[in-house]
Amino acid sequence: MSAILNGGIPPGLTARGIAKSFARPGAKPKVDPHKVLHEIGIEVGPGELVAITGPSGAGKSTFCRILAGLERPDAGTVTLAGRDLGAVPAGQRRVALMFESYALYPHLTVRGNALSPLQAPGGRLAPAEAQKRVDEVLELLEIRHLGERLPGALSGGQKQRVALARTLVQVPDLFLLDEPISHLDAKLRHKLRGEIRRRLSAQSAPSIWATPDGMEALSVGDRVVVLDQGRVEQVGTPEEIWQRPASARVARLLGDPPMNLIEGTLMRAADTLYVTRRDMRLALPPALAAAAARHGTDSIILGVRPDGISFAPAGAEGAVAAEIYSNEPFGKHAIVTIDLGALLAKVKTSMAAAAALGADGGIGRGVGITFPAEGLSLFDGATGRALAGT
Ligand SMILES: Nc1ncnc2c1ncn2[C@@H]1O[C@H](COP(=O)(O)OP(=O)(O)OP(=O)(O)O)[C@@H](O)[C@H]1O
Repeated sequence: MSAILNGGIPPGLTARGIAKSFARPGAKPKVDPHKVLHEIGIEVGPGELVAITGPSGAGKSTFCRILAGLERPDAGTVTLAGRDLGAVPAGQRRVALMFESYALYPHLTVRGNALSPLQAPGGRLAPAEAQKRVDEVLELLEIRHLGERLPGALSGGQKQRVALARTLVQVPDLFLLDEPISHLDAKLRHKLRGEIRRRLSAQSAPSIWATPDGMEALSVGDRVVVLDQGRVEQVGTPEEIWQRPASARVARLLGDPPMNLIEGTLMRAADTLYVTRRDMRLALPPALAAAAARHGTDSIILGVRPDGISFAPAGAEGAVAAEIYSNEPFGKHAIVTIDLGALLAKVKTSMAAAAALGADGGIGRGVGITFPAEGLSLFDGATGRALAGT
């Protein structure tokens, strides 16, 4: 049976060509407006969780507000569960939106806030069923013991969990979570990422989770949309985005620490293609060399993940010379920052390897580094786009 319902409108969420500009401060509304969304399109299937990530100001919240009906797009269409939402006001969209600002009712207790959407017109449930659902969600978010408190007597992280509870109790056509766990401590964030994901995935509504934290997006999303400066940079599964970032911008957002991006020039000597930068000369593995040769540009950005770089003795054959800039132990691994000559790069290594760099972390000492034969990325130096075939 076709999944298309209602005269061609697909189930789930479909947004097409969403554009939005804002007037610049102090300027007349129609004079050189600031375009914050450039014809964005996404599809989220029933029961699918799509994470939207991008740096601050990328347009994530504006996009969420448009989907929720709180902001009007300049262009584009949104359809949800077989309905065109163009003329549907926010209150009738059946969207469970978790505001970044929480927007709690100050005169209602934690329990009252969590219950409120179930008591609103259209959200009614039998009182016992509503209470049961609220209890379950308050328990999940570890705030059941705060049920009788007013929002004014809560910490920022507790308020965020109340806002989350108010969203998760609903049975909407779309869940929209804008930075839902950003103000929680690391342990709770870790626990709730999995728990909320489980809960959302068990429902038939599509879900969107917006976060500036690229790793959070990879861990919660069935698919991930990377937004930058109001444009979709990449859409893919977490694995695709991690393994083949479409651009240096995407690579910069992912990883802890993110991929090192080393600007260099391609140079051919005999049968080997090298990436060169100052004194650095790195022979490219054959598959990358072939892709780089096909691309036909000399200006290149070499991407290497921090855990792909290894240390070698200074001056060792084939090693690139670097100087140790800092050495931070984190208990189970260490992050060593190296100076490649007006460029700092991060190396994620074992505590033992970091300790072997010398007393005081070896800071200021010259070392050699080697790059992995696999797992390197190449981006065009001018556009930042990944080279085809890399
Ligand atoms: N009402 C508004 N008037 C003018 N400019 C706005 C308005 N709302 C958002 N902007 C601008 O639009 C751009 C995108 O903002 P938005 O809040 O959507 O980004 P974001 O990706 O959600 O960022 P963050 O992760 O910091 O929340 C920013 O440059 C912001 O200053």
